[in-house]
Amino acid sequence: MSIKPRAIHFGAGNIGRGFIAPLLSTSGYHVVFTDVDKSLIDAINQQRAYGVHILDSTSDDAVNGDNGSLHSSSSSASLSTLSSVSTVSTAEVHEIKHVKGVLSTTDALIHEIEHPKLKLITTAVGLPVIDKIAPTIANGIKARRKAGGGPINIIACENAIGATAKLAEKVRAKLEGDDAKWAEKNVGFANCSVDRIVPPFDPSEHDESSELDVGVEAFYEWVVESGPLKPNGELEVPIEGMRLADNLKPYNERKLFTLNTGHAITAYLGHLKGHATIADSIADEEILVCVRGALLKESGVALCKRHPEYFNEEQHAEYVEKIIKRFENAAVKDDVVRVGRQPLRKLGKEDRLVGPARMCVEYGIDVRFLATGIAAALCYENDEDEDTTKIKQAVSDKGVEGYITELTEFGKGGEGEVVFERIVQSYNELKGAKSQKN
Ligand SMILES: NC(=O)C1=CN([C@@H]2O[C@H](COP(=O)(O)OP(=O)(O)OC[C@H]3O[C@@H](n4cnc5c(N)ncnc54)[C@H](O)[C@@H]3O)[C@@H](O)[C@H]2O)C=CC1
Ligand SMILES: O=P(O)(O)OC[C@H]1O[C@](O)(CO)[C@@H](O)[C@@H]1O
Repeated sequence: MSIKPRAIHFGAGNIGRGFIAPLLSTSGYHVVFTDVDKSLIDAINQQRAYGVHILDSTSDDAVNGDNGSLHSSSSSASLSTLSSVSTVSTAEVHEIKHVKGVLSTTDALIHEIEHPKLKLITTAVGLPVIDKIAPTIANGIKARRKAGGGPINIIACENAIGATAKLAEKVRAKLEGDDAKWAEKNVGFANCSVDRIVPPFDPSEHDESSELDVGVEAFYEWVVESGPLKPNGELEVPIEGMRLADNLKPYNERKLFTLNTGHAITAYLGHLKGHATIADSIADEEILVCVRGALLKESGVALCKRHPEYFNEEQHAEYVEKIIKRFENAAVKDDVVRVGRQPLRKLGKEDRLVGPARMCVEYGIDVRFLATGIAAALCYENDEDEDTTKIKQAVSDKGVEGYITELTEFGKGGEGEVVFERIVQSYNELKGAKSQKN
C-alpha cells in the first residue's frame, strides 16, 4: 500500500489535469482522478503519467498570483519545483507521474473515499455537475465512517462564488443521524477561488505529446478559505502553491469580477466581431477599450470600495494589466466559444457580468462598459450552446426589456434605471451592427 497521502480529484478535464492535479502531485499527494468518461479513465490507467505544457514565457511574478495580505500555506512554491528553472518558455513540459483513474459510476470510487490515506477531495466538473456528484460523495462519507476513516477536506474548484458551499449543502442533504454527525466533525468543506487559463489542448500540434497532455498558461492562483478545513483550519499535508485565506470573499470577488468579467466581455464582443480566439479579440482596439473600461473604471472601482482593507486602485490597475497580458498570450489558443460557453450561467445575478454591474450600482458607480458586455452576452449566438437558444426564446417571449429586468433586476423607475437603459441601447446597437454585417 502506498504510504503517500491521497487525493481524489473529480473531473479529469482541463483544469483537473492542468492545474489541480499538478499542484497536488508536486506536494506529495498520490492523485486519483475520477470521471464519467470511461475512455479518459482508461487512458489515465494505461499511461499513468502525462505532460503539462507551459504555453507562455513570463517572469517569476506572473507564475503565482499576488495575494496581498493573504496568509500563505507556502512561501514561494510553484510548479517550477518540477523543473529547475523559474522562468518558463513555450517548450517547458512538466511531467505528472503515478496518477490513477477510477470511473465515477463504480463502487471502486467509494472504496477510494474509504481509503485510510485519503486526505482531500477536489472537484473541477463544472458548476451544474456539482448536484450529480454530491450523492456519490455522501455515499463515500458513509462508507468512510463505517470503515473508521479519519478527517478529509473537500474543495470544489469551480468558477463560482461559494461552489463548495453548494456542494456541501447537497452532500449534507443526503446524510442523516450518525453519518451527519460524523461528517460535521470530520469533513471540511472549504470554498476557493481558482485561476488558471487551461483551454483544450491539441497534442498533434506538439512534439511527443499524448492525448492526456494539457497546455496551460504559466500563471496560476488558488486561494482556499482556511476556517472550515479539518482538523484545525489547515491541511494536514500542505499544498505548494495553494494559499489559505481567513476571508476568501474579497479574493473570490476580485477574480470572478475581473478575470472572468474581462474574459467574458472579450469573448462575446470578439464573437460578434468574427474573431476566433481571445488573443485575436483583445488585439481589437475597440474590444480592449471596453474590457479595460469595465475592469478599471467599473468593477475595479467597486471592488476597491467594497474591500478597501484589501485592495486599492493603484494595485488593482496592475492586477488588471496583468490579466490583459494573459488574454494577449497567443500561445494559449483559447476559443471565444469556450470562454463564452453557457452564457445564461454567466448572466447569473452573482456571476461575472451582472454581479459587478449590481455592485457598481450599489456604490453609485457609472456603468457603461459592463452594460455593453451584458448586451453582447445577450446577443451571443451559437447553435451548439443550448443557453443561446434559451436566451433567444426568452427575448422573444418577454421582450428584451422585460428579460433584461428579469436577469438584472434593473428596470424603469428603479435604482438601476440608467444601467438598464444602457444595456437596452447597447443591445439594439449590437443587434443592428450584426444584421448589417449579415
Ligand atoms: N479550464 C479552465 O481554464 C478553468 C476552469 N475552471 C472551472 O473548472 C471546471 C471544469 O472546467 P474544465 O476543466 O475546463 O472542463 P472540462 O470539460 O475540461 O473537464 C470537466 C471534466 O468533468 C468530467 N465530468 C462531467 N460530469 C462528471 C461527473 N458526473 N462525475 C465526474 N466527472 C464528470 C468531464 O467528463 C470532464 O472530463 C468548471 O467549473 C470551470 O469553470 C476554473 C478555472 C479555470
Ligand atoms: O469555465 P467557465 O466558467 O465557463 O468560464 C470560462 C472561464 O473560466 C476560465 O477557464 C478560467 O478562469 C477562464 O478562462 C474563463 O473566464
